[in-house]
Amino acid sequence: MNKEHGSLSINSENIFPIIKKWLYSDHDIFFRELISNASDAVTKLKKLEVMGEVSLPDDNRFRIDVIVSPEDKTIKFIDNGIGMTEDEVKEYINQIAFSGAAAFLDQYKDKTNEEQIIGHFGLGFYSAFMVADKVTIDTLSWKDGAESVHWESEQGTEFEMSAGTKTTRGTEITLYLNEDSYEFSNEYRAKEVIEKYCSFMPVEIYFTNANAPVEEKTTEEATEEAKTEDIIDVDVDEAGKASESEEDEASEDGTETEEVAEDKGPKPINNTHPLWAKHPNDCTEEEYKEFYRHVFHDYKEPLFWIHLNMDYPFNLKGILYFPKLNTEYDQLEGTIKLYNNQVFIADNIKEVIPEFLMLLKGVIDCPDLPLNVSRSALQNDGFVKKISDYITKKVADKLSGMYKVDKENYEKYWDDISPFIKFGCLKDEKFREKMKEFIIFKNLEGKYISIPEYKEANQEKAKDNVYYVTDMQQQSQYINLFKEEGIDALILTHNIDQPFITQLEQQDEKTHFVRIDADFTDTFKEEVKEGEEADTLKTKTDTLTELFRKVLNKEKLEVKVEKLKNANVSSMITLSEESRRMQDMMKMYNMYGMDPGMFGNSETLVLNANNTLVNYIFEHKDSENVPMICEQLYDLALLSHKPLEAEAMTKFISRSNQIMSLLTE
Ligand SMILES: Nc1ncnc2c1ncn2[C@@H]1O[C@H](COP(=O)(O)OP(=O)(O)OP(=O)(O)O)[C@@H](O)[C@H]1O
Repeated sequence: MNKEHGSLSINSENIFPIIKKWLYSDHDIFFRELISNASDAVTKLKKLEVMGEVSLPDDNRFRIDVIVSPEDKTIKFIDNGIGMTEDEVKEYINQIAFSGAAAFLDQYKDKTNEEQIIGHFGLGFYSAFMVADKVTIDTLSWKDGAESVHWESEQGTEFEMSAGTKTTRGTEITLYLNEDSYEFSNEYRAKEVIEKYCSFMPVEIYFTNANAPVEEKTTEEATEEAKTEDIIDVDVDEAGKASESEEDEASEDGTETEEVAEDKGPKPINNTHPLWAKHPNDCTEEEYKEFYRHVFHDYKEPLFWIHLNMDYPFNLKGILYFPKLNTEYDQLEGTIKLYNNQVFIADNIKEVIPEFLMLLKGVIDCPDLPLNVSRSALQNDGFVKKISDYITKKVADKLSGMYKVDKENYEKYWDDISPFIKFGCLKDEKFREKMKEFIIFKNLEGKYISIPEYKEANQEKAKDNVYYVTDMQQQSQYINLFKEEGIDALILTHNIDQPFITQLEQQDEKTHFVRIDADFTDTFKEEVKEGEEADTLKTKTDTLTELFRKVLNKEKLEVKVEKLKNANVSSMITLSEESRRMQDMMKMYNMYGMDPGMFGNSETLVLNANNTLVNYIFEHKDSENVPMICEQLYDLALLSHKPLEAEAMTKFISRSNQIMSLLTE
């Protein structure tokens, strides 16, 4: 061919700043783009073979080689796929790749960050110029009689084409890295990026560092190699390093191929058959666990998993794992990795994956996903919505199925999976509808029950109230009282529980969640007869209210005197459910500057008229020690409900010592 020189309709002054802006954070994606192109070139040839268009030699074995040279600062991408003829280079590279990149950049140059397309798909071959000053292509088409072509371009604006020297079918792309991008020719950096994007690509990828010192072989290794020589075809590439390709392409699914590679010669750095692509019936428990460890580097075993496998009406495969929670930090943080035909796109794409599912760990491969559209377009895409609904449905089906047929495990996992389920109910109405009958709660005996079950068992004493505990230790006094009275309570210790119960109340107005320390219902009290008894109680209340307010120097303290059945209880604090929830909300939203009192006086000091100490105070209100007893009673009541603040604690301890000294007198 004649040497050809041309100019690409791209103005470097415009395009580079745009590319830089676009790819600034992850310009490593050129690895993915060039390896994807290589993989596509192989897939195309495989298709031609299946169609009978091309007959490949028996020893043909598809592969992609990535060769870095830290000394030359180059990276080569070599495939033995379809290759390109001169005309094809003109069409696909000079026109399509370049105009494609220009159109793409033009479309997105004014967009804000939110408008980014997922994983910057669409730049393709052109992304090489992000990191390289000069790019060359050497290619030989599969077609009979094709001649090899050499193409090169500096800066991506002008190109030169001439006859090439490549003698084997396929394409070799060489990047001469620019000064800012030398890091990518470093073996570890390059491998890291390839592993990130290409771990599961469908064609074997072999990685070589052209400058790695040649290891001295032991006699044993040399003998072993000699034995296998008859099946290894040695192909010397231009970097001067021998790369080996095993002869026998064992089977289309590559199972045997991988075994061959494992036993002899270098191994591919990717797994061409990710577990999600297999049929669930063919996967073992150990394989699921191993895949989880490998992909998420989490050495805690997952609780269980869901294998998504759908061909119609869209193609979607994936595995979602329910991780064991790290209760120590109480953090819910998952990762859903999105793939497109085994090529990694990005983590946690919220436009495709329902937000609550991001608490899980998993992989989803959806080849039909439109990727070269903006994120907001994706969000409004009906097809994407269907995908997201499908995933939600599958998760809900798995969980409800487990409840129905394997309740024992469902209960065993409940503490770990319930924050996820509750979050899902809060975020997704459809999920809530599907899950609402399968929400359970741990009760005071440590059994798991549903709200209807709780209500049925406690109807008589609790009425419409559902009592709950948020802190078993702090609320133990109240728990004891409830147990004595035979009233059950549910244990709700997670942050998600407050918004969750609020939602349940909104769904059913006959259910009121009341924390165990909110109030004493009539069940705990003796009946007070109208007349003399009621009058005495009123007098006691007035006297004691005045006394406690004065002693404690709390003008607005609410005091109630009740005839509690348990005479041992002297004083307790109750905390109105409503104002406590408001206060909790303020804390949650960091509204510290606001006055908690604005939601009403939430704390009430309850004194037990049946308790001897309380009666002693009433009868000896002017006695010398009474103020001290009042203070102590108040602190004890507080203590059984929340930790004392520093100053109060100091006073409490010194007063306790004083009281004990009095006992010795
Ligand atoms: N290694 C290769 N072997 C054969 N053809 C190639 C190779 N790399 C690129 N091409 C050709 O160049 C074209 C343009 O590549 P480019 O990566 O810019 O876009 P694309 O792959 O079509 O789309 P995108 O990368 O945006 O998904 C490809 O469609 C393909 O025909």
